[in-house]
Amino acid sequence: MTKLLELKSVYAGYDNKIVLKNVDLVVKKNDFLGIIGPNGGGKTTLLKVILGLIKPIEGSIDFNNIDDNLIGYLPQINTIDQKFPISVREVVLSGLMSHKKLFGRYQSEDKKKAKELMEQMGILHLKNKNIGELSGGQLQRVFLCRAIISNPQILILDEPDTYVDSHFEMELYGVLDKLNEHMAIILVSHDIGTISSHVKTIACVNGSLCYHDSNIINQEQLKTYNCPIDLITHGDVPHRVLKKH
Ligand SMILES: Nc1ncnc2c1ncn2[C@@H]1O[C@H](COP(=O)(O)OP(=O)(O)OP(=O)(O)O)[C@@H](O)[C@H]1O
Repeated sequence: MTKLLELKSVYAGYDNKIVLKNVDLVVKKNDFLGIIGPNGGGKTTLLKVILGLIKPIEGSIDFNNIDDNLIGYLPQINTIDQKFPISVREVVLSGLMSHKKLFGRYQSEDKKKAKELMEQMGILHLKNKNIGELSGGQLQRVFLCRAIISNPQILILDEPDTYVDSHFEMELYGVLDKLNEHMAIILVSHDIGTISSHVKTIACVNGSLCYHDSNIINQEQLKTYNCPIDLITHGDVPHRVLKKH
C-alpha cells in the first residue's frame, strides 16, 4: 500500500530535552493508527514532528506521497483560545486557509462544503455563534469540521473524545470510519477501549515507539514495552490487562 509518510530514526524534543528517541514509523494510505502511552510519553510531540511544528534533532521525516503536506489536524481542545472573536462558520472555513493564496476568497463551493459538514456534525444552527459561547463537545465538532474541510490525505486527532458525550462518540467514530475509506487517520487517545474498538493498528509512545500491526495487544507484546498501561482488549483476549509494559 502507498506510503504517505515515514519517520526514520527520529530524535526530537525541546531545548536540551530529548523526548522522542529513535522513532521509526510508516503511515500508509487507509491506515487507522491509534497512539497510546503514558502522560508525558511524547504523543503530542510526535504529532508536532509529523505536522512539521518541531524539526527532528536527528533522523528524517519523508512525506513520500503527500501533496503540499496535506494534513488535517484536530488539536486538544483545551489548547484553543476560545476568547478569540471568531464565528463557528469562520473557524470551519479557516481549514481551507493554507490552500488559498494570500487573501484568497472563499468560493461558493467552499461555503457549500462547510455547510454540509456543519450539518453532518449537527452544528449548523451554531454557525454564527462565537466559539467562546460553545460547550467543549460543540467546539470539538467545529474543529473536526475544520480539520477535514480540505479533504486531507492524513487526518490527525489529538484526544478527540475528551469532551464528547457517548451519543456523539458513536457518531464521531462512524464519521471517522467513513473518512478512513479515503484518508489515513492517526488518533491519540487515553481511552484504550475506544482505541482498540476503532483503530486498525496501535503505536505506544513512551520516549521510544513500539508499533503493533493489529488493534489488539496481548501480554507477550506488552512485555516489549516499558510503560504501565491499563489495557482493555476486545475479542477472545482476556479482558483488562494491567501490566508493566
Ligand atoms: N513546549 C515544550 N517545551 C518544553 N518541554 C515540553 C514542551 N511540550 C512538552 N514538553 C515536555 O515533553 C514531554 C512530552 O510531552 P508531550 O506533550 O509530547 O506528552 P504526551 O504523551 O502528549 O502527554 P499527555 O498524555 O499528558 O498529553 C513532557 O515531559 C513535557 O513536559
